[in-house]
Amino acid sequence: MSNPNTVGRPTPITAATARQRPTAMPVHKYKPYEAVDIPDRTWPDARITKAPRWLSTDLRDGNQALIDPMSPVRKRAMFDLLVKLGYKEIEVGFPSSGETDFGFVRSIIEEGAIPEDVTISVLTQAREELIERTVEALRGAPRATVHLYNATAPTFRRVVFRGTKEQVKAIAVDGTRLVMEYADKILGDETVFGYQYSPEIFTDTELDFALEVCEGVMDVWQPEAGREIILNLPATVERSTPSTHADRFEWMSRNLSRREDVCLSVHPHNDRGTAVAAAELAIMAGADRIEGCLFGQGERTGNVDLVTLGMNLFSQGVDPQIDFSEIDEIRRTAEYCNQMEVHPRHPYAGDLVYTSFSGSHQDAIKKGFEAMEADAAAAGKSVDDLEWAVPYLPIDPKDVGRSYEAVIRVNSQSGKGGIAYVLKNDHKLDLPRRMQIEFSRIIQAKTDSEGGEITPAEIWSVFENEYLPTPENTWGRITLRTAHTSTSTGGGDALTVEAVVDGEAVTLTGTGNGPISAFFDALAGVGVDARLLDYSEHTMSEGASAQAASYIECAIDGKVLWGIGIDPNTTRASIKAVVSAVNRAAR
Ligand SMILES: CC(=O)SCCNC(=O)CCNC(=O)[C@H](O)C(C)(C)COP(=O)(O)OP(=O)(O)OC[C@H]1O[C@@H](n2cnc3c(N)ncnc32)[C@H](O)[C@@H]1OP(=O)(O)O
Ligand SMILES: CC(C)C(=O)C(=O)O
Repeated sequence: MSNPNTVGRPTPITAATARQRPTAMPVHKYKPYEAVDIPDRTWPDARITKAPRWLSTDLRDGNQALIDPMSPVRKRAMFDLLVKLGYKEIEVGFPSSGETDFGFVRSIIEEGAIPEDVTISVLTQAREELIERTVEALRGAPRATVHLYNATAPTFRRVVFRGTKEQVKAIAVDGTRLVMEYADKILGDETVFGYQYSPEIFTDTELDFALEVCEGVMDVWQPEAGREIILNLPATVERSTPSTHADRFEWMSRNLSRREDVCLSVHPHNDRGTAVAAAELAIMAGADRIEGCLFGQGERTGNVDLVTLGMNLFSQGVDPQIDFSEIDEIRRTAEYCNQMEVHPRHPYAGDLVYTSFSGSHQDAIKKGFEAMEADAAAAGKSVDDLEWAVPYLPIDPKDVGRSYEAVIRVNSQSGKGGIAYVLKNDHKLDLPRRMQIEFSRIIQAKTDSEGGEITPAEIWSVFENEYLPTPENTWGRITLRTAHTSTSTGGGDALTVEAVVDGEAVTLTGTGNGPISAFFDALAGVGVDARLLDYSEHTMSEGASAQAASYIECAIDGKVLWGIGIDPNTTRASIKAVVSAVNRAAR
């Protein structure tokens, strides 16, 4: 990921460099993917109504993609995380690769770290010495699966194995037989033993040949009730649209024999950036199980992202069977294990994914929160019991352990709604609409001149400085002293206020049809020509010591502007609001 401190300026395109550019990309080097002849496909109408089986391959496929593969300590942290989240099938390594993976598998078995309901799995090539070593690593495991693979696609048959279809099929079939023999010899009855086969590069393999190899493998394993086989069809390199991938799955699912004893598994990589869609559509097309990694860790552009897939289900009201309620803890652990940062725009887990900077989004979010609160109050329910309906937020950030603080952040793209949200959320001030507009212009001037983000603390400091005189922050013509008296008579209100006006202590007196108009009358006595345009107030908290906030829009000496007053006494809050406006007018 780019480090913002080192993101440089692009190389300028000059007339000379522009001339050196090719006029076209070398498209002749590539060919389109093949469509599948399955006009009666059913997957487009399918709905995903329950979680698939999940297998995490963070410790195998994810690990083999790291610059610095996980140490035993990092592997263990990942394993414990996966168990804690609820993954029941975990590929824990490639034991024949070397001591680190072999030793790790031994350690979790010998230390009893594998819960009863978790099955570990290990990958091997179809080579006898590797198979023996792989099965040896599993000695004493309560439940384990050996996962055998060989590439079946034409280029691999020609280039890697330099063999015919029959020979490549034989690698899979003979390998399966060897796995069974070594499992019998080494594991005996001590382990509930399972088997998985992957025709690697399924995406480029002719469908009828992939089927033929899988059938050959099944003829050896002999799946039946209580003895399933996992057939995992990997998009080792993602090659087509997710729809074609789904067609291929529907074709395999329809044509495989012994289908009820086959667990059909999908293993997408993300070369075209559509791995999540490929996995979801494969499930719609009949797959039962998904293999992937947390946050899409994996070779090249990654394995399919298990967090996004699980959260996609959650956001549709389907229980993913995985606990994502502390998403930042999951992210931190994965970052530690992989020594790789999760992108700030990662769906559901990125730093910025619940944050809006732009004005219209912030406005809608603020209104959405308010509407949910109003709906909950009207229904006599808690907000948490309502269907989530806040615009621009696909899920409630609270459900993954995020606070609402980061939901709205303010910069030059923001409008009044976002700023008002911050004041309401952090300071319980519910500014009237025209005052929001007035204050947002003040903030906009600051963000335009200084650039960057303005934090909630800075927004508050600007607000205080603009509207709320404090002992440290006195400005304007009028400073209120503590005393005021207000008496109501049949004919209206009489008001007396102790204040300092233009540096002199004075007693202001006035009458009117309410305390605010009485105060305007008193101000006229010291030469302030003020007229009330709008007024609103609200309490800021509950209880006897509750503060009230008053907002007053006035025309003062030809200027229209707002003031605010905060005080436990509502009359005094209004007087303060008028003083705030008068002082702003005099600035
Ligand atoms: C798509 C995937 O992610 S598949 C998983 C890939 N992961 C890994 O490879 C990680 C762990 N692997 C390793 O540490 C090493 O590859 C080892 C230790 C297992 C084997 O190492 P080596 O013996 O040096 O073999 P190497 O890795 O170079 O494999 C190449 C040989 O295996 C053969 N081979 C490759 N895949 C397979 C397979 N699935 N089944 C049988 N043979 C295979 C190749 O044809 C080649 O044979 P050749 O030497 O006769 O031409
Ligand atoms: C071994 C298989 C499942 C694999 O990792 C892949 O093809 O990507």
